[in-house]
Amino acid sequence: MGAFTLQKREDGIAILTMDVPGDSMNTLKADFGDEVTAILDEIENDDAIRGVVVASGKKDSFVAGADVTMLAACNDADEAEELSTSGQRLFDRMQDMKKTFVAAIHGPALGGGLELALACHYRVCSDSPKTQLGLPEVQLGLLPGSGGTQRLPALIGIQQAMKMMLTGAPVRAKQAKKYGIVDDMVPQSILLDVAIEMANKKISKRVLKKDMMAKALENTSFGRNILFKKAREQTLSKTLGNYPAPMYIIDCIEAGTNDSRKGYATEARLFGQLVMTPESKQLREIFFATTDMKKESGVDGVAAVKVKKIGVLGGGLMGGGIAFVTATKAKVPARIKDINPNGIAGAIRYSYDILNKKVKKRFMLKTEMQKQLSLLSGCLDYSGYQNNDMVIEAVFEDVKLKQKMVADIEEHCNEHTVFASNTSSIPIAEIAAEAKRPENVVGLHYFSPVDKMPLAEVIPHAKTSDQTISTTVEFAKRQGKTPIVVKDGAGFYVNRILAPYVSEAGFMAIEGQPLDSIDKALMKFGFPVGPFKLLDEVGIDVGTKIIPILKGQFGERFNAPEAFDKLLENDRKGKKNKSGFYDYDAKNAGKHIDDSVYRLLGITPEKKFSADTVVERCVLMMLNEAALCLQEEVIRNPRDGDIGAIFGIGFPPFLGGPFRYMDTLGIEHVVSRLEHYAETYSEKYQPAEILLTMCKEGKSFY
Ligand SMILES: C[C@H](O)CC(=O)SCCNC(=O)CCNC(=O)[C@H](O)C(C)(C)COP(=O)(O)OP(=O)(O)OC[C@H]1O[C@@H](n2cnc3c(N)ncnc32)[C@H](O)[C@@H]1OP(=O)(O)O
Repeated sequence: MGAFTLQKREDGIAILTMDVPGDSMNTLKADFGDEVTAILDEIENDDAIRGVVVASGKKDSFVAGADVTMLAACNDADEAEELSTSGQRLFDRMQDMKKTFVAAIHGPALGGGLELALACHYRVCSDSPKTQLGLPEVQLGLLPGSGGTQRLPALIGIQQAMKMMLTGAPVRAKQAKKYGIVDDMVPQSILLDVAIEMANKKISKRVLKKDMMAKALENTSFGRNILFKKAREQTLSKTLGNYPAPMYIIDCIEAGTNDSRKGYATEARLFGQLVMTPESKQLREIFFATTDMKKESGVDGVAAVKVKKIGVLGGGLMGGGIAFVTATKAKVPARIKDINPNGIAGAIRYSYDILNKKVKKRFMLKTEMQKQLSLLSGCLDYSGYQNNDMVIEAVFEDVKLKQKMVADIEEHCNEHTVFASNTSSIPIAEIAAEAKRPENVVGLHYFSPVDKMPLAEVIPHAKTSDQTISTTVEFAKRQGKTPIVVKDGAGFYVNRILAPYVSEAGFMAIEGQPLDSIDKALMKFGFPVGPFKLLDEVGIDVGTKIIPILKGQFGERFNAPEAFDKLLENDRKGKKNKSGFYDYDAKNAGKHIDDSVYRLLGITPEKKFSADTVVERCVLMMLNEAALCLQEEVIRNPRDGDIGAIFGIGFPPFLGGPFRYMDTLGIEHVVSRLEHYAETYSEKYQPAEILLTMCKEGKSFY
């Protein structure tokens, strides 16, 4: 059975439906070429057909792009280039035909899916929240290879198109209409009828409406030169040369501005090259890993209880963030309890501020904002708590206080209510120590800022029930998170691998290495911020609080520089009190190191180590700790360890995570460098047993 059917109607309009058999979502595969060519021949040769509506036979999706698994089968760049060229040819043929093609889009139209729609003469989409249009190829280390780099700028202007392609972020129906990607947006119930009506129209030449500023920049070669130069500068300052795809996207757009044939040829050639890069291969692996994780329940075969209502204890930054993702992503009511009315107001304000920005940008209707905000409420006692299916606590990091919260929830809620603690440092078994129903207690560790960071750690203690685990995993997914289940213990997984890396940066600073040179080296390596900037952002007090807990459980390996105590004695908490490693008073707040920190720590800064040594010392500490976590079954497998590090810390995605990175380096190399540092510098570099065994047996993690 084929993936395409053509239904010819009496009125001269044919409906071309794509429905890939056996797949839950349509993707474009190389072996569709002959089938599509035959259908296009049929359309072209049938004089009765005047117009064609391209639609999807899947319930809630249009086309999710080229089949990413197909790319792995390419042997070289030429083969991948040919994939792109043949896709371009088919889409060109549609566009050049003298019959009107209309795409009727409901659900995701991404990558090659949007490129298919762009090759149509008109596009109409449903106003459903499920509808999203975008060219996310950059997130896979690729570029749109079926004409997207040429057609989208021609349709909506270079600047907006470039922004979409460089970020890869999709737009919703309302934005798509606003930017001119679609010609109309209608309720799903009349989508097909409107598309048929459009297919009855003659093909008209589109006139792009641009404001004065856009015209000045895009309509002259002088203006475009400035635009591309600036785009390259900004891109390079973000990627630091680690990702080739964004620069190639700019090259393609530029190549096509004067000569579209050159643009398409450049697109195919660079697409072919990108498919073969190690960066794209690693980013594609992340896609496969996260897709697999969406299907996992936390405990095989154990169904989750559907959470319909939750309580949030504590209206601080974390509580506010948790309430936000609950109301806006999971669409579940959240009742925030705080001891202070200002805490509740602050938490609700957190959501209001984010949503109001969307309304102001006209990405969201005010009524939708009101609907989401109405899911949030607050209380100073436990009123309205009795029917909560889950309560997530985000109160102060104090074990006694958290135990009291467990007791309160056992008193005021149901027998089945899950108590999830957002602690970042206290073992869950301690929080559950006095619980009457310890099987309901679990850790659910979010990362700050909750609305942006995609990871959640789900931490069962020894007595947590399987149902509590799967209910928590399921709910975290509904909140838009990618959860990993990790073993209880100091630091869980993410903070445990982060701490020795940050401490090592601290030791290098004490040895005299300038702080900004350490931050810069690790950013060039691919981390989003350096360790000192990170401490300033999360709060030096918060970031260092976990050290004694980790040291208590794992010993000297978790030593941090003693001089750091002086920072806290000096009330340096970081950005929040404008006093940390960086200078927050100066004009460029947070851009430069506050030199007084060197005096405080008794350091004379001088460059002692190369950037490579800085990176190697810090990153090896993280890699070795990740290996220890696998050895001790803190994480279930290398995949969870990679996703946890990338989504929780920002470990460079193009390296695939700590385990894939160790595979790339070679386990033997990792062991030999760890041993080198263990001999010349410190015992703490002693390689994990698992690495030594793997080295002997010539194994890799994947
Ligand atoms: C030449 C071109 O320019 C190159 C390209 O098009 S590259 C591809 C660009 N497209 C993308 O990056 C989109 C990737 N897909 C997604 O982001 C998400 O799947 C989505 C937002 C479309 C849907 O998310 P969600 O509803 O959570 O469904 P999700 O579980 O991810 O996917 C459903 C199924 O479709 C598959 N799928 C989705 N997009 C796919 C793709 N591009 N390739 C292969 N499989 C894909 C998933 O693997 C999953 O398969 P399964 O049912 O066998 O597990």
